[in-house]
Parts: sequence; structure tokens; C-alpha cells
Amino acid sequence: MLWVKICGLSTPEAVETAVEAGADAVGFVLAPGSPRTVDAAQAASLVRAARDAARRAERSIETVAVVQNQTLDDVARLAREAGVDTVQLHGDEPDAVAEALRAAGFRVIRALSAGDYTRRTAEGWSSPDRLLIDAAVPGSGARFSDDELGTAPEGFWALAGGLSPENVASAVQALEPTGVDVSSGVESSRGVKDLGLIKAFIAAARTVL
Ligand SMILES: O=C(O)c1ccccc1N[C@@H]1O[C@H](COP(=O)(O)O)[C@@H](O)[C@H]1O
Repeated sequence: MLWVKICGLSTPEAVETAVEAGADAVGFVLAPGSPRTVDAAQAASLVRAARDAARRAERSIETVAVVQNQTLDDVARLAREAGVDTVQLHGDEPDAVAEALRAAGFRVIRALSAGDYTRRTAEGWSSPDRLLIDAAVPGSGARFSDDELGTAPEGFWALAGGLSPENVASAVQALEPTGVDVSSGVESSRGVKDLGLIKAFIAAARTVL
């Protein structure tokens, strides 16, 4: 089944809606400078809300901290204080950062633009972590064009960038990712999640076989 992540959540209501509607993962932006940024204490409270909602629904939920070009010390501290399962590295972090986070017990998602992924793999780069392929400006609501992604990854990979309830099914049919991730497409205005759009996105993603 398609892995579905709803990202950039900042209220318990939005977290509960995502979990109850069947998201596999919920994400919290711990990178500075985004309208969705939360601090570690806010993220910890949202992580608790996600786990409580998952317990009530008798299902599991993966909690993800999204970071971008922060130091390893900062990332490890934020992830520990927030109590997340997974760290999504959304910048130019060296592989050693991913390795150190894995050694500290976190799961890691490596986010790359389609262009960077294509360039890096042409140079022989590979990653033991799950991949997320996004547009060039993360969290902008922009899509990358399908031809920017040369050959899709072979293992798990999630598609992100400009997805919405309207386009998620056709995007998945075209690119055949293993998962999808959305932020802007489930917002009524930048940084403000719309509970109806969260439910509509998850329902639309679940129509794809
Ligand atoms: O959402 C942000 O503001 C953000 C900031 C810094 C790094 C990553 C960010 N979000 C990631 O972007 C995609 C969602 O993009 P879109 O808004 O749906 O186009 C997703 O992977 C988020 O985790």
C-alpha cells in the first residue's frame, strides 16, 4: 500500500485528523524560516498527540522531524527532544550526518530535488536510507517536471512537491513512487492546514492501487 505522509503540521487537530484519516506518517518542520516551523517542545506535544490518536485508532504512526542544513548536534538534540521516530534530511547534509543519526537510533529519510537525485546517482551515489524526491524549493507547492527525474529509484521512494487531492492519483500513476508526501496542497493558506483537504488527500491517495 502507498505510504502517505502529511507534513508541516503544527496543531493537534491537524495531527489527529491526519492519523484518523489513515496517514502512515506525520511530519513537523524543525528547520528555521518556514511558516510551518515548530520548536522542539511544540513538536514533542504534537508527537504525543499523534501517538495518542494512533493508539485510539489501533494503528501505528511514524513521526518525522524535517530539518535542513542544521548541524548534526542541533539535529540530534531537536530530534531527541521532539521524540520523533525519523529525521528527514532536506538539505545538503553529508552522508556522515545520516549515518550518525542512524547510529543514535533514528530512521532517516533523505530528501533530494529530482535534479540532485539524477546528478548524484549518475556519479555513483547511493543511500541506505529511504529517499524522498521533491521539487527544487521544498515546501513551496511547486512540482518538478517528470523528465527531471531520469530513472526512478529502485527501492522505497516518496514523491513530494506540489501534490494535492486533485493530482496525487495521476502523479502516482505516472511516476510509480512507493509513497507520497504533501504540505502546501493540504493548506487553505501558506502554513495553515485545512482538515478537509488533509482527509481528501489521504482518500485520493488511497484510490491508487
Ligand atoms: O514545508 C516546509 O516549509 C519545508 C521547509 C524546509 C524543508 C522541507 C519542507 N517541507 C517539505 O517539502 C515537501 C512538501 O512540499 P509541498 O509543500 O507539498 O510542495 C515535503 O517533503 C515536506 O516535508
